[in-house]
Amino acid sequence: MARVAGRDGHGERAMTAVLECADLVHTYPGRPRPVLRGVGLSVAAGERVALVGRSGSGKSTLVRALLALEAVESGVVRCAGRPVAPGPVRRLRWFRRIVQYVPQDPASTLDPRARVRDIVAEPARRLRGDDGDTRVALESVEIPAELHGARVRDLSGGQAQRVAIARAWSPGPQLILADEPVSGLDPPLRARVTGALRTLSERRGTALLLVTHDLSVAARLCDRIVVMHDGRIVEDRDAAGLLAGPAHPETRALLAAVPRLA
Ligand SMILES: Nc1ncnc2c1ncn2[C@@H]1O[C@H](COP(=O)(O)OP(=O)(O)OP(=O)(O)O)[C@@H](O)[C@H]1O
Repeated sequence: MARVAGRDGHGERAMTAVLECADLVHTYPGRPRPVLRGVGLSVAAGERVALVGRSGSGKSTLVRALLALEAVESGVVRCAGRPVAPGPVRRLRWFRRIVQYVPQDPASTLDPRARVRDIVAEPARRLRGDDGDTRVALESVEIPAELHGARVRDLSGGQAQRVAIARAWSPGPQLILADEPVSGLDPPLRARVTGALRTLSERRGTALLLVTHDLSVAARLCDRIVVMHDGRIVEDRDAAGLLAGPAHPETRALLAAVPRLA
């Protein structure tokens, strides 16, 4: 059980975090300074949380630690109360059932020859031995039925991005962690991909942890915003409160870079 801020922003209440970390510290070999300097973060069931920060603030390193892809110097990551650390695939299967990942630029990480419906079904086949909610997932992200049998190489960038989101949702995870899911897309596609994430999250109450350097995406999609700066979390509040009255200079600087929200 972890104490995490209530979704409604009214103080703290006890609930089990789907994914949390405490006191994470990490220094890359040969680098003089740690990139994570005592990071603690918690995402409760059904919450949509944005992790924002400028380039180099440590977001991707934190994500890799949260996904048990990077062994950190010290600190702990827990999923549903159970410690998680990098290890053999079979030992992490329980964790991958709960937490799924949408990588940055999925179009380049999906096998271009694979068919859309197989790509989406693959995690569920591996983790559960069935096809998961492949059809519902593809419908929810607005991939038309005639494309379900198409090959990944025939998709546009925005379609591939939505397929990657459907793939993460299909096996029924409790949390989807998406790393810059709309970077590199033009504004109409950004809105579409953001909408797809929202639809899927609402459909099953799937929690989201969304990494972005764009506060406007965070504002549209998330109930809570966590600001990372220089390896630390400097602000962690309900989105509306943070946007209306940013407390930390780094949050103010990020807000100032988004004219429409400032
Ligand atoms: N494998 C690595 N080896 C050495 N240094 C690294 C490695 N990966 C990241 N870094 C450095 O750690 C710091 C934090 O990088 P990280 O990618 O975690 O930040 P970020 O906030 O995700 O940035 P971006 O938004 O550009 O992806 C940067 O200074 C980066 O150069």
